[in-house]
Amino acid sequence: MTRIAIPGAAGRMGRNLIDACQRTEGLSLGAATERPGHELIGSDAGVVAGVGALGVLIGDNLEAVVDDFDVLIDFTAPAVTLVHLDLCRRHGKSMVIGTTGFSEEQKQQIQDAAKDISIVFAPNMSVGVNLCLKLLDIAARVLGDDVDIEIIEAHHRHKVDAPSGTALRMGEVVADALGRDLKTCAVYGREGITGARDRNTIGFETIRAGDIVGEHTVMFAAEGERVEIIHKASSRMTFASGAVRAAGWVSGHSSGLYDMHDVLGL
Ligand SMILES: NC(=O)C1=CN([C@@H]2O[C@H](COP(=O)(O)OP(=O)(O)OC[C@H]3O[C@@H](n4cnc5c(N)ncnc54)[C@H](O)[C@@H]3O)[C@@H](O)[C@H]2O)C=CC1
Ligand SMILES: O=C(O)C1=N[C@H](C(=O)O)C[C@H](O)C1
Repeated sequence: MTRIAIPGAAGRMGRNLIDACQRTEGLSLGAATERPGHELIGSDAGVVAGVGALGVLIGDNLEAVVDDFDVLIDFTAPAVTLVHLDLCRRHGKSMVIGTTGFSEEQKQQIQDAAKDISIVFAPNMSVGVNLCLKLLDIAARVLGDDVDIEIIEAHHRHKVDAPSGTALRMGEVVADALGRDLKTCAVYGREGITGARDRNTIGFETIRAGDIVGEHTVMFAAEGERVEIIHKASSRMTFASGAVRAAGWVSGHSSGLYDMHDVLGL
């Protein structure tokens, strides 16, 4: 049995992760935490997630429950995830990291820790999005430099990072396929007298509204035709199911940095 720790247990993803974890054979919830001062500290994690009591109370100190888990699934916030990364590295625990919004320096810290522990790190754990990443590589290679490429993403009003981690990964896949560097060819939103479009750029547009779970469209637009690759998530359970699958997978792997393509065998 692989024992899972879920920080951010009362969050949008935390509740779905607890649900997915207790439904998955071979996994059990070993620990759950929330930020110090959170109103649900001391509550049963299963009750908070709506799946009935699991006998695991939400704590505020991960170090205190370090002997109760083998794999930590982290969907919180960059600074919080990095504190957990340090703890997991010191105690030899595997990690699944779904948090987005890391800086380049913060991503380097995750890469460094993967010398000592096994980590699955992906901005989107859904099978559909990871399939789309494959399709995007093919589309970019076929359509090449003859199209304008725009990436449009929409998420709920509470999301704090933009563009989404998924949109950025989609941009990286397309840029790599075309031999471009996303750092120099990305254009984030447009306003005013922008001039005509430069075909070598990759544009990003962000929508934040209501309760949208997560939608991504990549447009390859030529004169006379347009190809769009679209993914729409209608439930967070699609991310949670992927994350618990990754947790089962990573517990059997030696140190290293992996992504969902490794987990799914894509
Ligand atoms: N990779 C993927 O498939 C997906 C990634 N995400 C990412 O996951 C992250 C979280 O998203 P949501 O669940 O929507 O956010 P949320 O804000 O609902 O949940 C985060 C939770 O972390 C808790 N937290 C803060 N500090 C903490 C601490 N020190 N210890 C323990 N818990 C702490 C917060 O109180 C909150 O409950 C975001 O970065 C989001 O972009 C979200 C969905 C899918
Ligand atoms: O914050 C979210 O909700 C999501 N974040 C991820 C991202 O930034 O790509 C994945 C998903 O789209 C939901």
